[in-house]
Amino acid sequence: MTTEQLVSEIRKKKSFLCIGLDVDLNKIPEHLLQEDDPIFAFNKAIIDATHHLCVAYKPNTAFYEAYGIRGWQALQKTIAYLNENYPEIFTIADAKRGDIGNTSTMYAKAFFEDMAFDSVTIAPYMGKDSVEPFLAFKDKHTILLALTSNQGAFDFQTKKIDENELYKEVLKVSKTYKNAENLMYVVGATKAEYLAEIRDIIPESFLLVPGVGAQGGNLQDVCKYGMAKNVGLLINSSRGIIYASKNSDFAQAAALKAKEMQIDMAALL
Ligand SMILES: O=C(O)c1cc(=O)[nH]c(=O)n1[C@@H]1O[C@H](COP(=O)(O)O)[C@@H](O)[C@H]1O
Repeated sequence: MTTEQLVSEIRKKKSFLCIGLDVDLNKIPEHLLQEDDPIFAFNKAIIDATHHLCVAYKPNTAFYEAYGIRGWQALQKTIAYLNENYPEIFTIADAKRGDIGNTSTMYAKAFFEDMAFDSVTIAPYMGKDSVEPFLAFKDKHTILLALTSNQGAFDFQTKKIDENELYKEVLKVSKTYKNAENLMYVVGATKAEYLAEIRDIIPESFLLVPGVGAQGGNLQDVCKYGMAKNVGLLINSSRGIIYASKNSDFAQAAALKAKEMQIDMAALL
């Protein structure tokens, strides 16, 4: 999917919501555990109930890898279901990969070719030759971790090297990579006060912003400092939406939570 298609979908739905499909078998309604594939059954119900309220879904691969081959199959079925039924939805494989060049190429093939995700999250630590293999894929997006939502972000990301904090170096240096137009960045909603300076460096790039809801980030603050002319924001909520209820009404409860966020977003556009 192109960035222009994503922006047009945001304008049409008046939503820049990304729903995180972080499925934990201990948290889903018990009746689904009788299904052949409980993870896919859960995802399908959530997607069918919420697709008109969001523009993106982000399965975090950890939640699938934890269940071995069954988990990986559920992930494949989920992305195939999205691509077949809701091609207008932007899909994010939250895998946080990145390795030497030839290995990165194989990761890119796994997520962009085999599973046909629109984007994948990547750790920038190994630098240019670990990121550029992902950028080589046309109309696919590489979402680089810049300033993450967790407390550990202060261990390295905000430390100065020469003049700049490390996360600013990530933004500045990655802009010089080949096919840099395919870059997006992760900035945690818990770090909204950093967004104005981030926008000085990358005025138009899309930001994936996790950390609202369960982690305490605030939608209004993120938009105040982070919204760009092309909106430029995908705000993710995982637990706050998908675990709104553990009963048979779980999908409707998720849709209600998503609707609340969509209404707040429409007011900010
Ligand atoms: O890359 C991410 O998506 C990510 C980056 C970050 O800085 N913080 C962060 O929480 N995430 C992911 O975003 C999701 C947040 O989930 P909730 O806190 O349940 O909304 C999880 O899948 C995290 O792994």
